[in-house]
Amino acid sequence: MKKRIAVLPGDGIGPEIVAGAMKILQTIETLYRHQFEITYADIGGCATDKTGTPLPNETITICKNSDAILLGAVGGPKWDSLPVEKRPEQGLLKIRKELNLFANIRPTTCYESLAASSPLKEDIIAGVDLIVVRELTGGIYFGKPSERRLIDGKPGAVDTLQYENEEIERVVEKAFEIAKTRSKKVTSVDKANVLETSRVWREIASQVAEKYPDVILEHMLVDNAAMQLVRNPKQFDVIVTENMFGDILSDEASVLTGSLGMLASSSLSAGGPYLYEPIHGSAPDIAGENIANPLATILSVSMMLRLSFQMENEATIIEEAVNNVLNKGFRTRDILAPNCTIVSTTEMVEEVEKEIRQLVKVAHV
Ligand SMILES: NC(=O)c1ccc[n+]([C@@H]2O[C@H](COP(=O)([O-])OP(=O)(O)OC[C@H]3O[C@@H](n4cnc5c(N)ncnc54)[C@H](O)[C@@H]3O)[C@@H](O)[C@H]2O)c1
Ligand SMILES: CC(C)[C@H](C(=O)O)[C@@H](O)C(=O)O
Ligand SMILES: [Mg+2]
Repeated sequence: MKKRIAVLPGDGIGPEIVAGAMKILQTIETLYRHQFEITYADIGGCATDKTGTPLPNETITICKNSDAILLGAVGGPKWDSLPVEKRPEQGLLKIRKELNLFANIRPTTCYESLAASSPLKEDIIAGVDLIVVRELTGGIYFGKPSERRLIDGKPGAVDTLQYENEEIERVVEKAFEIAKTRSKKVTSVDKANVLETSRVWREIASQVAEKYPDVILEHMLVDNAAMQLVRNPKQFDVIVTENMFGDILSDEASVLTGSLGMLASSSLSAGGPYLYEPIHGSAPDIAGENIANPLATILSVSMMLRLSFQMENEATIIEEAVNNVLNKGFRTRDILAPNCTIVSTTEMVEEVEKEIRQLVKVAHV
């Protein structure tokens, strides 16, 4: 059966890395005789330029009518001083909300061959395998009021951090479900020593834990968690946390993998469609140079095949191909190491593609 995929390249390096990931998807389509029906749509600054809004209605409709969505990245200095509703980031927040994508899964695996590429010591990060489950449709990103205003007659601003109990419960449950299939440990990260929302978060996490007696729950304050992530990351299995803490901690966690350019993600709702995207941004500093690392986006495609289409073999082949290419020493600039072969974005994609063809050939012999 045809799988309908909405593809939203976005801004900056978005189109470059998405083009690479689409090449990999097409290779899988041909080798495994699948049928993917691809519809491209605009999001972010490019959408604002064309239509005056970062998330046109047409894009929402295309996404809602698809089985899965692949997104590149949005944003850039060109749009930074626009009124808030025209900012590229608003397009991303709105599509997450429209599709009710409340759980953002950000796996952080240290590839053995990249352990030396991280600024962190090899023995600290080798073997790291953790998942950040980030709440994605609530918290301070969405609370109202969020505005500039006079405070005691003086100019200032306000943002609102709020959570309904159910919003906390469903994402914590998702984290426990994931932990059940892994090392059976959930670390719930909050700021319960200061914030009321965090105290409620902690209570709900403890209640959810009662339903999962074989999974250990620990609570950790976010400042400590940020420190523990670089001091001893192997203590973590599944980290579950609110929207903004998850945003910050997952960028930090990406350094454990060697580079921000390695981290894929899936954003899940109760019934789909799910959205897949690298966790990094549009990297305006390197956009258009064909040097961005496409692996996070390629690995997001792998997550899509596994989670949305139950194509486990195809997903694993992509992951193995990425691993082999790294083992052979092919590197974009963000994951450089001594004696490696520096490749461009398109060359990295070609290497992964070659490796996939080789792996499939061997599997069929
Ligand atoms: N999901 C998204 O679309 C998303 C995520 C984060 C930031 N942004 C937006 O992106 C813009 C730039 O933000 P930023 O610079 O803070 O974050 P960024 O993630 O775009 O870049 C941070 C640093 O990492 C590097 N980098 C990121 N992805 C890379 C890749 N694939 N390969 C090699 N290097 C890579 C960049 O060159 C930069 O030095 C902003 O407008 C921001 O709002 C979008
Ligand atoms: C661009 C921005 C709105 C976004 C976020 O904060 O969620 C990004 O940093 C991410 O991690 O996807
Ligand atoms: Mg982020």
